[in-house]
This record gives sequence, C-alpha cells and structure tokens, in this order.
Amino acid sequence: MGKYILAINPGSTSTKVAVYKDKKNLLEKNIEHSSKELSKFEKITDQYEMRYKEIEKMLCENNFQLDIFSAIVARGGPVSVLEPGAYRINEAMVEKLMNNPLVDHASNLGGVIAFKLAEPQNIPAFIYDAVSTDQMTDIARISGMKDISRKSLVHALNMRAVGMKCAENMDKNYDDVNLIIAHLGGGITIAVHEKGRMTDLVSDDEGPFSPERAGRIPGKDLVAMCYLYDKDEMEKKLRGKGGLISYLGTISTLEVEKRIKNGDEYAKLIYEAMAYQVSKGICELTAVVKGKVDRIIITGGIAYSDLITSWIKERVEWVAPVEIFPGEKELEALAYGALRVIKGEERAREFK
Ligand SMILES: Nc1ncnc2c1ncn2[C@@H]1O[C@H](COP(=O)(O)OP(=O)(O)O)[C@@H](O)[C@H]1O
Ligand SMILES: CCCC(=O)OP(=O)(O)O
Repeated sequence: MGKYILAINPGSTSTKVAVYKDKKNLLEKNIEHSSKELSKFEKITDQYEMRYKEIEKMLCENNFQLDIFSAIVARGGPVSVLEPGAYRINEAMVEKLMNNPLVDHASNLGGVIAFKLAEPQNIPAFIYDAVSTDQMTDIARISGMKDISRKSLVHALNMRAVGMKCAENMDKNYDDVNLIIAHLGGGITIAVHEKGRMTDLVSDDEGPFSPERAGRIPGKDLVAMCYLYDKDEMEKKLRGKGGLISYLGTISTLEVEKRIKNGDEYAKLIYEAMAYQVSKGICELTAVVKGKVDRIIITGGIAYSDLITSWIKERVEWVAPVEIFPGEKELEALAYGALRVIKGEERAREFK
C-alpha cells in the first residue's frame, strides 16, 4: 500500500499545500493571501489560525481524512542554525518557532501547523531543508562589524531541489557543479551552490528588494530612521511593507506588470530596479567561486515573468548560461524528503 504524505509550504504571500501518494501528486493547491488580508495581522505568528483553517478546509473539501497520512511535512522556518535535510518536529521546535525564531517569517508557521495536525493522530511531522539551513564558510560569515555575524536565511528547499534538477539536466551531480541560484518570491534570496554546498548568499536584507521586503538599505539613513519609529514599525518597514509594496502599494507582480502595460513609467522604473538589484546580487556571488560558474538559475513565482527574467538575463548572461525554473519544486521536495525518511532511506535529525 502507498504512503500518503501531506506537504505544507507557507510563504509570505501564499500557503501551498499538496497531497502525495508515494511520488504521485494527488492534489495541489496554492492558497494566495492578498496584501489586504495579511495587513490585518500584527505579527506573522498571528496568521496561524487563518492558515491552519484554510488547510483544514482544503482537506475536507477534497475528502482527505488526517488519519490516512503516514507523515506531515512542512517548509522549515528560520528556527535556528540547521543542517540540510529532515528534522522531526517536537514541542521544543514549536515553542521556538512561535516565540523565538531567528526572524519572523511565514515559514515558521509550517512546522507549527504540521505538528498541530499530526500530533492528535500520532503521525510523525517533519520540516525539511529549512530556511535557516546554514553551510556558509567562515570567511562568508564576517560582516564588517564584530558584533554582527552574517546569517544564512535562504530559500534552501527550492534552491537545492532546482539545483539538483539543473545538474541532472547537465548530466552531472549537484556536488560537482557551481551554480548561482536566485529565488524570486515574496522574498528574494540568492545563493552560490559551490559543489553541493551553499557556501555564501545574498540574504533578503543584504541585496535586492522584493515584493514585500526592503533589501539592502543605506546604513546611515537606516540608523537615523530608527529614531523616528519604534522597533515593530521599523521591522515592518523592512519586512512586510518594504520593496514593491512601499513604492507601488502592491505585492502582486502581476498587478505591477498590468500597470506597466498600461504605460505606467514609475511602475516600470521600480520593477526594473528590482531586476537590476537581483542582477547585482548574482554578480556579487561570482567572486566566491572566482568566476567559475556553470549555470545561473532564476526560480520562484516571479520567474514566470518574461519581463523580469529578460531584464536579469541581459545583465548576467555574460557570466554563465542562464536557466529559468519558474515557480518552485518545494512541495515535491518536501514530500519526497518525508517519503525517504519514513522508508528509512534518510535519517531525520532531532531538534534540541
Ligand atoms: N505569472 C507570473 N508573472 C509574474 N509574477 C508572478 C507570476 N505568478 C506569480 N507571480 C508573483 O510571484 C510572487 C510569489 O512568488 P512565490 O514564489 O509563490 O512566493 P512566496 O513563496 O514567497 O509566497 C508574487 O509576487 C506573485 O505576484
Ligand atoms: C528568508 C528567506 C525565505 C523567504 O524569503 O521566503 P518567502 O519568499 O516565501 O517569503
């Protein structure tokens, strides 16, 4: 008999859910959350009940009872510095995800929701390739200020999955190639995958702005601004109300593209600036591997946009061939990871 897996992926603008029977995708749903809906919540953890109920409703509408699942697996939030792969969700992890994660991010809700669904049924719950997967080298951790160490917060799950796919298409192993992967979603991160390890990255506050994040902001102006707003307001300006939404009032790139088609020059300037900053982030990482880059990959929801990807391509394709993997393979990567764990092919780590 096949094993049923429930995979849950909360992103900043959506909650994606899938049901797999072994490697077969039986159902997949992308529940999108509008800027208006999300603005009702003070903190991301406050969105727990809303997202939990949407998942419950989706399962109920499609006649999936919880007791059929052999495992529930979620995108891992920035809970603490982690290795790639699977971690079993326990009370300690749920506590940390809700009350003291490395950053407030939608993916923190994944582990919490998975645990709450799984525990009453006695089903194992896992996170896989968490956002805080950390393979940075020592030299990459140096920030320039002794008090602050650079952190690895990155779209590890999708990047590693598309990185492996790209290597396979090249008839090579992921461990034998150098890739620079830019994930363009509600948040944007870029990482260099150096022979199978994410040795350095441009995180979502170190480089390009994104639909809802400010990215790198000139430090002196940022310090001055901290005297005008309280901590929560400042954090919201950087994450949630920064980037496209601060200039154009929307996190929807589809809406921005509609405005550009209708001749909105200001929308075009801002949107092209986002692509320009992504290109700079990609080129910054070429130094890590001394220019030896086999492929540049553009992935994530915004990679569906020909406009954005063509702007990036024209600035970076002198480095290496550019491949586009629109959307993400996160639900599949989650389900396949959990399947390997429950079949005993891979070991899940304990979270302490
Ligand atoms: N066909 C498309 N063209 C341009 N942008 C798109 C398209 N489809 C989705 N997007 C944009 O992708 C972003 C969401 O990407 P996604 O990877 O799903 O993000 P997250 O996981 O952070 O919620 C949104 O800004 C959305 O407007
Ligand atoms: C912090 C890196 C992960 C991230 O930004 O994810 P979303 O794009 O889903 O918000």
